[in-house]
Amino acid sequence: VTLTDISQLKELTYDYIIIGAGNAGLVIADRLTENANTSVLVLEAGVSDQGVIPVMAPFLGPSVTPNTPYDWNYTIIPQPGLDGRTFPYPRGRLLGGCTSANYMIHQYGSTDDWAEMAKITGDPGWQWNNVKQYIKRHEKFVAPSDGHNTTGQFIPSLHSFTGELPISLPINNQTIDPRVINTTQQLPEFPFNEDMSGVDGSYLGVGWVQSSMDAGLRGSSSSSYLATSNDRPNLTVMINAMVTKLIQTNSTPAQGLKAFRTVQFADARNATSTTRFQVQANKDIILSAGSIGTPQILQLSGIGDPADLTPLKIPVLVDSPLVGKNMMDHPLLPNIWNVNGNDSFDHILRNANLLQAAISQWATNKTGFIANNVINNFGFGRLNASLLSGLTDPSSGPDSPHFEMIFANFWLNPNVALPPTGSYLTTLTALLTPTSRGTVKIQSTDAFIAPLINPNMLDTEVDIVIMRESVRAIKRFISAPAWKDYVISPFGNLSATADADIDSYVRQHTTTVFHPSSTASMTSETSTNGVVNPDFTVKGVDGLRIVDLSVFPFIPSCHPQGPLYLVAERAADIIKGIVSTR
Ligand SMILES: Cc1cc2nc3c(=O)[nH]c(=O)nc-3n(C[C@H](O)[C@H](O)[C@H](O)COP(=O)(O)OP(=O)(O)OC[C@H]3O[C@@H](n4cnc5c(N)ncnc54)[C@H](O)[C@@H]3O)c2cc1C
Repeated sequence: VTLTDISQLKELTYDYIIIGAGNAGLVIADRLTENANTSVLVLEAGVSDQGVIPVMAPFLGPSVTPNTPYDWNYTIIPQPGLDGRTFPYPRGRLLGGCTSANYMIHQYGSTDDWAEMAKITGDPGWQWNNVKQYIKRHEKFVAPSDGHNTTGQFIPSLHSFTGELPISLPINNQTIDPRVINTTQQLPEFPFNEDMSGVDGSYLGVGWVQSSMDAGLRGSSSSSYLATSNDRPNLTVMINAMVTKLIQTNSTPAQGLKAFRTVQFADARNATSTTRFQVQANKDIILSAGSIGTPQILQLSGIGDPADLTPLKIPVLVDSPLVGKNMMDHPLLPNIWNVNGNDSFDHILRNANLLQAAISQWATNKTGFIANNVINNFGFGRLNASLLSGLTDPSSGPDSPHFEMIFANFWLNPNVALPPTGSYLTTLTALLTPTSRGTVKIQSTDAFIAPLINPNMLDTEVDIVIMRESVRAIKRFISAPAWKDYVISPFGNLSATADADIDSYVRQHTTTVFHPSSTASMTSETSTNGVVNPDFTVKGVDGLRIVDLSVFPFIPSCHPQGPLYLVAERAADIIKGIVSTR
């Protein structure tokens, strides 16, 4: 059941309290309440996702954020590596969390990345050969709603058709699709890859996007996992509940650890009220507030780096210096081209009547381009070793990409509005192996005041080298015969060719793919160089686990919702005690 107000809450004690009804939180809630004897409360600061058209309609996903009631509306601090620029930093603030606000691209990461995770955590259970079993209960592959023949667009034998989250291929309606696919036949550097999910170990090459959607509707952790579990009497989800801190209980100190089993929260709709409420967990609190919310709540609770807490006069209850450190994100560069004709979506997107007609068509029968994701094709590549000479290869192995290429049939620049005239092709490139590290740090004891967020993008030489070479790679891609009669010219200083000029173009225009991670990173049980243990318990603490993207020791070199869904599935087994981490 989903409650909207504290007055509806009947019990104040639950076996588990999950903080954040997002990507990971709702997987854990669903799996734990499969046992009718286990009671779970989920506290979510945001609002409901029900009936919100931009959330439901796949193509409207980019309008769910920024600067909306469904977004935390964060802004990052000025970035030295990006010419001192700052920009919005979207995070979903509604049921489903970021899965209700994201661009729905679904992959599982490379075998090398999972091997690296197993190595860092000392838990062989993170090897891909083991993790991939969770696809069966996670994924429900569905035919695209236009009913087109999908032969050659994915490998059915790799996928599951019986899990929770609907995954689908694009509807064949973007005019650039054949040009992208033809390029893979014309340029050997960019081979076609028949299945871009990574289930078979690698997604290097170019191919069709798999998205979390079904029949013209977004698939989120709310529309899938929560929809399955919401009627269970042992699950209570409360929205509008802003967790303000965890309180040390010390009631069941195991091995001398401090226990945190009390959650304090406030009415999220009233930031100025000083009224606070408390609930208790019999077993564990599970923090799933995401890579920004999780370190913020830990720091507010006195779990963090003394250097961050002491200036705010927060008593240091657990000295955990890595809380809010080690932040990683994928920098994203929208490379834009002027193109011929009216086949791009731009003329529809700048005409309110045409756009409204398309939305009405979607509302009536879930067809048209609004029923599809914004992206149909993408690709992944590595730099030649010679381009990395003198630098350490930051990838986790030869099957892992350094950069991504995303093809959009319109002006897709999250921070710059569509110009009043012109047709555009956007070839976004993203750095997938960032070595720069940032921070999340509270600046107030008031939970309603956003923390200082510093992804510290492009702080290292290898990061800028890979971004530079991704620009060169995308230019080679667009030089294929497939684009000759379509692309007119690079937009703005995408025309740069010298290293220094490309670098300055990169620093001027790079933004985020919205993938902050690793701010409460998992390391082996004996390591102090992290925040959580392989069983998701917080080091030095009893009664508290973290399950969200913040625990990844490093950012996966792909779109992260898929890896996180699998991590959350395995975390649920670990919490239930079905699976051991040794
Ligand atoms: C615009 C956008 C586009 C993206 N596109 C893609 C994509 O195409 N493919 C992909 O794989 N990934 C994409 N991502 C990233 C991906 O969705 C996220 O990395 C992932 O879903 C994060 O999951 P999480 O469980 O860590 O956090 P979230 O899903 O963010 O869940 C955290 C939840 O905790 C709640 N919360 C936070 N603080 C508190 C508090 N104090 N009290 C109570 N509740 C709280 C939040 O409101 C939220 O519901 C995108 C993200 C964004 C924002």
